[in-house]
Amino acid sequence: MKKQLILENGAVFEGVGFGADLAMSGEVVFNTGMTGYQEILSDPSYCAQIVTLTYPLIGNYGINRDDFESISPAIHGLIVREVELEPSHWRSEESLDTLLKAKGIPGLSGIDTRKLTRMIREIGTLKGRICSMEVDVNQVVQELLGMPAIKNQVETVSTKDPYHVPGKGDRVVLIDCGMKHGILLELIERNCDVVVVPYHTPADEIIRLGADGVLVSNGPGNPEDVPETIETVKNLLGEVPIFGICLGHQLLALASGATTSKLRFGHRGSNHPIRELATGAIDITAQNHGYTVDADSLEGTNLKATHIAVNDETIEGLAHIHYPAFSVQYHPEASPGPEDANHLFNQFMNMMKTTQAEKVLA
Ligand SMILES: NC(=O)CC[C@H](N)C(=O)O
Repeated sequence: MKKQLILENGAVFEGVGFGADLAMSGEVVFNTGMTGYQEILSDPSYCAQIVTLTYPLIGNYGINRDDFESISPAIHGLIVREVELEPSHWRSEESLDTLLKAKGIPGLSGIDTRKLTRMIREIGTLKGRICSMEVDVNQVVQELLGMPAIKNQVETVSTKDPYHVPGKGDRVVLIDCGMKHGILLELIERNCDVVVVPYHTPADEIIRLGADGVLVSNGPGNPEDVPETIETVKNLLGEVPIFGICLGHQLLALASGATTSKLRFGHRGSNHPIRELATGAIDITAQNHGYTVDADSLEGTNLKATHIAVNDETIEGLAHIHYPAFSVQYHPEASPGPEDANHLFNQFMNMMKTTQAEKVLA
């Protein structure tokens, strides 16, 4: 069935619908990864966004539950050049089309994804709607222009109740702002005793849980929209080792008095080089973010930049000068993408050990 993508600047892309037969709006962003469509569409950080994949053939290896980063995808649409309706892979359980139908997410294929991506790169991310051919385009444009920014994405995707994933090692309290399963798996692999808690859990509750360390997860939306988590991180600083990933990194910055702002079109892909400032070492990293920590806002805070993006020199890593706390804007768990930065989980484990040893000596 013919469907279209209408953008707030009046641009229209006509294509063929797949997935759910629904009209949905969202911020249109692009991801340049050549593989990993399952992890991308199920990453809760994309909540309420319409994701364009620049790799032209999507769906060819189907869908399997193990590669999912959350139980239910929170994206508002998927845009591809060509969708494969008959996947072929030994792990495939169903097709992308069937999954999107079941999850109520519209897909749009057959559009010029390069043209759309170039437009977003030039203008910045745009609000858009995937809808039928029957609508009045001008009216949809007006509705998109008047659409208020969504502010409750973290609440939508965070766990409603705490849960325990037992392990024999250190107790890590994982603040779930829209956590990718890959992060939990990295902690499980290191034998951590994990308690996953909702984004609004106060610091004293986390201390009461006996946290040896706190991991603040990735998550959707503007980091300024979760003052509860910023307050929690502020109160945890110096009390317990902290590791922030992506949104968690931005929240560590805000909790320390730095500021964040929105990038024109963000970083979303699996091949973003970052430089460690202390050594000059480069890691190729998976990224998915639209906001960044403002470099000039670090002055006067107790944070220092540890990593920067090679492409645009934005801040990619932070460390606290006095307390055991550090964070990265990229995804050390990959899922999908290169595993160059996986060592950061070991750094977190070592930080917990060192803090415990210091406590014994004190
Ligand atoms: N993956 C993430 O955690 C993204 C963080 C934040 N929502 C951003 O877009 O910048």
